[in-house]
Amino acid sequence: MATLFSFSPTPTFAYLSQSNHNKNPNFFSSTQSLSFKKPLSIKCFRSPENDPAPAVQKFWGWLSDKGIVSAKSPIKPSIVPEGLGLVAQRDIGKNEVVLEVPKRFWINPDTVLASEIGSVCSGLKPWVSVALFLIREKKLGDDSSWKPYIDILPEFTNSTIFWSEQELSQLQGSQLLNTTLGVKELVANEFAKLEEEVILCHKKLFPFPITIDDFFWAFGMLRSRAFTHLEGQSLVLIPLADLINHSPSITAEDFAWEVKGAGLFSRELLFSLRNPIPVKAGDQVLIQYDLRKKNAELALDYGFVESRPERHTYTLTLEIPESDPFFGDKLDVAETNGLGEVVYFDIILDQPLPPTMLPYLRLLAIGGTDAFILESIFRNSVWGHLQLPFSRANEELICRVIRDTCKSALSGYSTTIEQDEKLLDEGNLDPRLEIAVRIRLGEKKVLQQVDGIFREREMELGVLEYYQERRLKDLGLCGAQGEKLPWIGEV
Ligand SMILES: C[S@@+](CC[C@H](N)C(=O)[O-])C[C@H]1O[C@@H](n2cnc3c(N)ncnc32)[C@H](O)[C@@H]1O
Repeated sequence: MATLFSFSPTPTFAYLSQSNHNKNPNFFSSTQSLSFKKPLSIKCFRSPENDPAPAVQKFWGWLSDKGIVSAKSPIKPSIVPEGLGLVAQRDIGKNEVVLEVPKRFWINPDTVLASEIGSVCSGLKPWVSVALFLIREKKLGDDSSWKPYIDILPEFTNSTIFWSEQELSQLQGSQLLNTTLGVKELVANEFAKLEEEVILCHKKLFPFPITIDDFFWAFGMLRSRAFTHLEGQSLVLIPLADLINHSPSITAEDFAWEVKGAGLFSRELLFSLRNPIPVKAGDQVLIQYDLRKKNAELALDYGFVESRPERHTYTLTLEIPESDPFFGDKLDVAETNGLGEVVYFDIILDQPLPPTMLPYLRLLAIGGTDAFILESIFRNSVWGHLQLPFSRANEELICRVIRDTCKSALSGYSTTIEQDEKLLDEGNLDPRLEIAVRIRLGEKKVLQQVDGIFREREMELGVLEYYQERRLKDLGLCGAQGEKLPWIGEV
């Protein structure tokens, strides 16, 4: 039965596969809630010897010279617990525009194509070309026209892609560990290709060494700061706008930003950012990055997590094995009902199972005397029948396999739920350890919840109503309590 289905991580590589259909930027979306007890310290992002204050001053001067900001601007970049952020210069009302950045100051694949390295970047994936551009501008130092912006970028974030092996070991057994390792491998492969096909053959354009660490830095910057799918742009860095930090307690659904025309007589586009809640002078303007992201995605993209239950998920991957004697019929039923050979079910803490999970599980578990339901005459009705328990053997099988899988997944973590809760209660954890503890605790709670659901089901197997009884009732061949009427033989 081990091949009936499997749990496995499902990384969503927003830039890597371009499979992110979210029309929102990779990070900022609308809104949401929960208290993140200990904000990260600025030491986490920029090396202590590099005081960011002068760099921030220069960045501000650069933006002023370009006319993007002025003394009247409602916000100013400042040092805040999350690194750098945007601080209100005066009281700012809800929905007031706090900044506008014209398209000519955005960094996107078009910026790269129009640059000195454009001719060698045309065949690259959009994120790879922007990553290479960022690295080159950083290496150019004083010769880069983007220097004031590059200088305010952090050296790293707390994203799991920047964690040491020892830090990653705190995620042992978790789906996030697999996802992180998968992403790192993809980035490393992408770098090897880029090095061979572009960097090493154009020494004049890249006269300095470019290492895999540089590439991870650029990837981490894009992952945590780039807006994706913004008005047809695959990914865009918007200097100044990318200093906005996330607040878990902002939960309004409307977007905090828009792209609009610069005015009646201008064809230029502007990125415009609004303040989602009233803010007092001196406080930080914050937005909600994305209400739909799971904690694992927040940890991988930005290096923070939330404790709200909706952020805690576990992805159950179910698959119709090719070795199943009814593979073709099962696949047909699944596809007719909008599913496929492999289905990823995101199970959310404290929420019911996804509605199609039980019918899909029952479909996977069909075999033996139940297989008649896969015959073509039932094709239009089979999915309806699978919405309810089909046979005791079928329901028993799915309970057993799911419970075994939960137990096996739970045994892969190095700590228990109680140990993790104690660590969090004691507080004062290193930010990365706190992320690891919250992630593994959330995953384990979801697994425990799933195990509990199927444990209860297992106890009800004797009283559940199955297909044959429903059928007899429909035909009026059994009593209201499901008992067979004495004159009815086998149906
Ligand atoms: C778009 S950047 C915001 C600017 C950033 N703080 C900086 O110093 O450049 C996103 C990064 O800011 C930090 N950040 C934003 N909101 C945060 C929060 N609520 N808690 C912890 N870190 C946060 C994370 O490092 C994240 O990867």
